[in-house]
Amino acid sequence: MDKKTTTCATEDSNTSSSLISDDLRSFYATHGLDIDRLVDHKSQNDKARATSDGNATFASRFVRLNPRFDREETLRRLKEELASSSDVASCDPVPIPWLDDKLGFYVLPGNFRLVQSPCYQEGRIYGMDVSSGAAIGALLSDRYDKNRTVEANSNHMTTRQEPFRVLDLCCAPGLKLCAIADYLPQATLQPSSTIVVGVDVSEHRIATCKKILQKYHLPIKQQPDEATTEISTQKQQSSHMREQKIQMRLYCADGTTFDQPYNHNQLLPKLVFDSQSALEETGGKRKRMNKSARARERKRLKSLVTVDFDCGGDRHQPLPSADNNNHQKEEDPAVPRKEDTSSKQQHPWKAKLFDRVLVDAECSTDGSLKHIAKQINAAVNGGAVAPMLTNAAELSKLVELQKQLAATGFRLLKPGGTMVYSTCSLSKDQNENVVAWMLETFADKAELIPVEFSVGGAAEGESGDNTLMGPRVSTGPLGVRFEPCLPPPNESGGTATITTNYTGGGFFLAKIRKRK
Ligand SMILES: C[S@@+](CC[C@H](N)C(=O)[O-])C[C@H]1O[C@@H](n2cnc3c(N)ncnc32)[C@H](O)[C@@H]1O
Repeated sequence: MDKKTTTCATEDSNTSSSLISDDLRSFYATHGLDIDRLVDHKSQNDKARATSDGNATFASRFVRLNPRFDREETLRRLKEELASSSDVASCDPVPIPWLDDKLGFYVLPGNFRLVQSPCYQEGRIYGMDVSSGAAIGALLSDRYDKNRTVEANSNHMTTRQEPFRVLDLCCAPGLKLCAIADYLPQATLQPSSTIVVGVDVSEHRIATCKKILQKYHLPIKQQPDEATTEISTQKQQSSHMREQKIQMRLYCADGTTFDQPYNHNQLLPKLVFDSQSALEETGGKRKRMNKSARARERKRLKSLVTVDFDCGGDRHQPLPSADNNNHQKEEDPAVPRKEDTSSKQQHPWKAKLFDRVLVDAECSTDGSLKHIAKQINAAVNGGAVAPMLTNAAELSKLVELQKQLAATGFRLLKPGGTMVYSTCSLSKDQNENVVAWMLETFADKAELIPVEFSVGGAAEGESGDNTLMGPRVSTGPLGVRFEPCLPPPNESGGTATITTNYTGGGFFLAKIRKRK
């Protein structure tokens, strides 16, 4: 690939724009994103933020409401925050019309300062791109299925005895995991009890994930000052909705091997959080644990691993590596494996299967405006912009990881279950090609479920149907693309307002079902 770079003439963005190679520039151009404008946009906004200049345009700021707080109250407080800000115009948060209202997504002016917002600090709102909401909608509801013929199988769900199991295989820092837990009680599925399992290979990211669950009071823990939450109101209104219990567990583990059978030589994945255990330990209150409480928690977690792994019904099988199951140890390759002829090897521990699996895979993040901006910042300090995209060896390693994650996710699905594969990359290699590989590799079992998102049910391709408060969506034969989009140049004057066009990052998602 030609690594020639050209220099952009814009004074503010000169340094950063000149770091962008031509191949990267044309990559973005094919997705309708003018990378030089993005660089401009970013430097303009950095300047505007620093000087509180209201003349900048900003990509939309999407937020998702925490359903454990009263929705009206959160909206009222948000409106107050907008009214008292000097940077943004006084306005109402606007709901996203093409996404299930129960997902709780709203758009705010792009320069709304999220981290400084009291609503955000209190855990009333999450900062989350609307395309991520689409991934959760596709995962847990059939309302976006293009060929949907029947209502969700809620009857079946409400009568089934076993819990509904959802896996998020690359879960950290946990925004989609929280959205899964928040949406499930309100989604069309309505199972009576639910287990949500999050897995991530990164120890520090899974630690962040645990903190995020705590910040947002998950799982379902009503705030003492909120007598009526959205969920409880809905429960009262809808008599057929049964009490929902959600258990959440987090594992620090490699998602590419999470499905493998574990015998006594291997260690089961490390369970780092169990909601039930956390509630018992803290009595439902958020509090810092002392050393002995942490030791008790570790012990409890160790015994709990069996809830997600079983040994073919043989409850007496010892856990793999009985001495210390909670520490991942590398096997020393120099030490020969002991031959095991005992029953342990005949009944290895296996991960239980799931009804829904989300594989929000590690990717080159080239579709995320925030990540591009971060990269440009890093590039100014001597880094490289999108090295994963422009380095063939790194890209193919990454694609291999994505395939392994997608394949593991698929193997962990129950027959009849569905998975969503998603990335925030625009590259075909990491999206459509991975999906095509999945369909080929699991040809006898995998089928693609076409999904679509549109406003007011307008047909795909009709002008206006997919631009109003909606992303530029393109539904291809192998998935849905949310193309990145910036606000029109020099649109605003004075304080920033909500732009009626979606402005945000790129995203890809595909829904795959495992045939029965
Ligand atoms: C795109 S991020 C996930 C974002 C997350 N779903 C959310 O909404 O907050 C990808 C994640 O994959 C994790 N990851 C990378 N390789 C992995 C592997 N082999 N197994 C499990 N997780 C992995 C990374 O640590 C990273 O947290």
